Amino acid sequence: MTAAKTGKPIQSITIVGGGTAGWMTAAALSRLLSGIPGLSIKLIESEAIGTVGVGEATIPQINSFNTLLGINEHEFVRETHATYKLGIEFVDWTRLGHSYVHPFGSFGLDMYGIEFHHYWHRGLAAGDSSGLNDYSISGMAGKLDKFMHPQHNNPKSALSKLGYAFQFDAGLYAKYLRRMAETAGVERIEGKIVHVAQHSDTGFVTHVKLDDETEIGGELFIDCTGFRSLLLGEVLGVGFEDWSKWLPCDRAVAIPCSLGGKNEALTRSTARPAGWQWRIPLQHRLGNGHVYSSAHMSQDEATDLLVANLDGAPLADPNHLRFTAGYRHKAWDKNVVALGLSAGFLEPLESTTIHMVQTGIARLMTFFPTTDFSAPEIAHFNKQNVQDYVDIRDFLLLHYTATERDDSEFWNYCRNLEPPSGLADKLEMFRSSGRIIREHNELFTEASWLAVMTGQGIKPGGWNTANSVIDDAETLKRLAHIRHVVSSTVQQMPSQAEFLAANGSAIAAR
Ligand SMILES: Cc1cc2nc3c(=O)[nH]c(=O)nc-3n(C[C@H](O)[C@H](O)[C@H](O)COP(=O)(O)OP(=O)(O)OC[C@H]3O[C@@H](n4cnc5c(N)ncnc54)[C@H](O)[C@@H]3O)c2cc1C
Repeated sequence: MTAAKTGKPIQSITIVGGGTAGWMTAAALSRLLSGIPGLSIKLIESEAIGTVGVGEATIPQINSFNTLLGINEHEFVRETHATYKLGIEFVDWTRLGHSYVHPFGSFGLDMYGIEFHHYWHRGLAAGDSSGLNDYSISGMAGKLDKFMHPQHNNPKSALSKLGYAFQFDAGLYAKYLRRMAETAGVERIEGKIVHVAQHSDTGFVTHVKLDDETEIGGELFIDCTGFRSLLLGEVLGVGFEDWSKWLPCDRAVAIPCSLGGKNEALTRSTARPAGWQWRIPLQHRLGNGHVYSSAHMSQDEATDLLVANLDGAPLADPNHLRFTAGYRHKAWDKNVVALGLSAGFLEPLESTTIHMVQTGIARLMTFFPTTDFSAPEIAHFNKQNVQDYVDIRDFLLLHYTATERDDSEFWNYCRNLEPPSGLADKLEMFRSSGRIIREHNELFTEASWLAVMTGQGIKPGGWNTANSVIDDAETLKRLAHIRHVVSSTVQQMPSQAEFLAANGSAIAAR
């Protein structure tokens, strides 16, 4: 019998960067790799450089990350001043004056093995006039700012269909994770990296040098340096795939403000003439930002538009950010793995970037290297990573291309974009038969595609006629019953404020 070819275990990991990505990585690796004897994990960050300081809305998958880290949800919510998020409300995206919700969780009830929306579409043709959100427990509760936990182990309950995520203060989140990571033994080093040294033969990074001359080595380096991509982009020279042609927004301005306006357990995205504005309710303030295309709007115009549309008083000066949509061709090269903005960025329309950090960490665990750094495994890691970006890009593009808006040059550009093949296939299938195709375990579910295709005004070409096991009259009766169950369940749910107070996770009366 021959021994498995596994190489030597990694003994030292150096994480470069202490933004959300750096501390998520530190907290996760210190817990998940605690079984490797003698493993040292260091994190270098520079207060002088700082972090992007935005990134406050998440998607439900963050619950798996928190569970993996053994995080107590109520403590986490309190410490990060978080609120519960049940979906995203899109205002003025389809046309001015129109809005819809992309809720988490799922819609209605699948029957006889056929997805719910085929019954809904049939019902509409038979005279029903209900909206899709009437069948979503998350969507309805989100609009009314209500919350309670889902009951996944009770499939008969409408609450089994509820999905939720969080909206939190990015700075407090990084601090919370930092405490966890340091308690688990991660060593934090303050300093600015001024030089990165490589092995003369292999090109592997051997150590980094700080501005005080300290040298820090490592066998595995995690690049969490944000948009700069110091190790992967600058030192290893890994190229960037520029997707601005698909996603032309390349700037953002962010301004937090005091609480105000209507309480909803939803992130709101309002389309503007050259981009869109986010509104993220936290317990103590609102996070706001305006994402825009600099080819279509100046920084001053974008800032004025944001300031004019705040629901409360500004709490800080505008934070201006620049970015390019796209990704690094390889997120892992030699002994450097990039996580977070250093690996790529697609605008935060569906709150996917923190999720990409989480996915990167999970994927790193799956392909965790030994000192051999196996090339086929690294290639696989990179292939899967690129596919994630493609999937997310297509979903984001759906919002931009399926619009009736023709009131600005920006919207005319977006409306006329030729969809890439994956998105084109999905649109064609839905337009011809009402079917939704989801491949290779892509991030967004059928329910998400249904919500946004419907919300953006795409009409299904029909429905799956295998649902004719019940007739039209019975279909209408069942649809009415589902709506009744959803709305009566939502009526009985506590308000978000009551839920937070009852669980000791409120920071103050809201
Ligand atoms: C406008 C905008 C809105 C966003 N909204 C959302 C959202 O709602 N939801 C979501 O999921 N994501 C969102 N994101 C993404 C989210 O902000 C990032 O995914 C997240 O903050 C991770 O950033 P990061 O840690 O990769 O980079 P950064 O926060 O930039 O951190 C970089 C770190 O590297 C360090 N560093 C850099 N160079 C050096 C050096 N030479 N020496 C030492 N240290 C160095 C810095 O000090 C810092 O600690 C948004 C992003 C933008 C731009």
